[in-house]
Amino acid sequence: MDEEIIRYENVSIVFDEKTIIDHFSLTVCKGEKVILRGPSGSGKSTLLKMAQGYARPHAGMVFYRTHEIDADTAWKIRQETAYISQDTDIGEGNVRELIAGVFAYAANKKVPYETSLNEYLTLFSLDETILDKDFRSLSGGEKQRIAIIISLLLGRTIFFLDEITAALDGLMKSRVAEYFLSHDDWTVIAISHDDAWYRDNVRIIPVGGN
Ligand SMILES: Nc1ncnc2c1ncn2[C@@H]1O[C@H](COP(=O)(O)OP(=O)(O)OP(=O)(O)O)[C@@H](O)[C@H]1O
Repeated sequence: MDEEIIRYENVSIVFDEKTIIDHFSLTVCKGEKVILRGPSGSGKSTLLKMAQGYARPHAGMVFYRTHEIDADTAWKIRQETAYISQDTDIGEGNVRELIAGVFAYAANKKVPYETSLNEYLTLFSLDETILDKDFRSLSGGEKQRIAIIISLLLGRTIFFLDEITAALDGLMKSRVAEYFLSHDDWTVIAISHDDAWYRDNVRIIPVGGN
C-alpha cells in the first residue's frame, strides 16, 4: 500500500470573514511530486504552511503520516521535512556562518554537511567565494539557491517548496526543478508558476479559481 505522507481533509481557509478555500482535500503519498497551481491569493502558501503547523485550517483537518497536525506533530514534521518559504531573507551574517548556524542546532548536529556543500555550490553555479559574503548583500537568485542548498544539506526526503525558482534564470529553474523531481523516493509538494516544474511525473492540483 502507498505510504501516506500528507492528507488535507475538507480544509477551509477563512481570513477576515472571507473564505479563501472551501473543502480542499488532497492525499500525497511517499515519492509523489505535486504542484499546487492557482491564482495569486488563492491560498496555496497557506496550504503549505499548514503542512508545517505554521497555519491552522478554519475547518477540516491536516494529517502528517496519518496523525493530525498539532503542536507535537509540528515539531516532528519540522525535523523530518524541509520547507522553503517565498521569503528568502532567511538570516544575516556571512553565508558560511549562516549555514554553520543551521547545523549547530541539536537536531541537525550530526549531519556531515561540509562534504556536500561544495558539490551543491557547483551544481547550482555558485562560486565558493559566496561563502564569505554577507547574506543580505546577495541577489534574490543567489539567496534562493543558498536556501535550496541548506534544505538539501539537511538530507531530508520530504520537501515543501514555495516558489523556489521564481528569481532564477531559465537554465537554473530547469536544473533546480529537475533535481527535486528526479529522486524517486523524495516527496515534493511545490508551488510554482515556472514551466520547468510541469513534467510528466508531476501531479497538478488546482487551488482556487482555475
Ligand atoms: N495570516 C493572515 N491573515 C490574514 N490574511 C491572510 C493571512 N495569510 C494569508 N492571508 C490572505 O489569504 C489569501 C491567500 O494567501 P496565500 O499566501 O495563501 O495565497 P497564494 O495562493 O499563495 O498567493 P501567491 O500566489 O500570491 O503567493 C491572501 O488574500 C492573503 O492576503
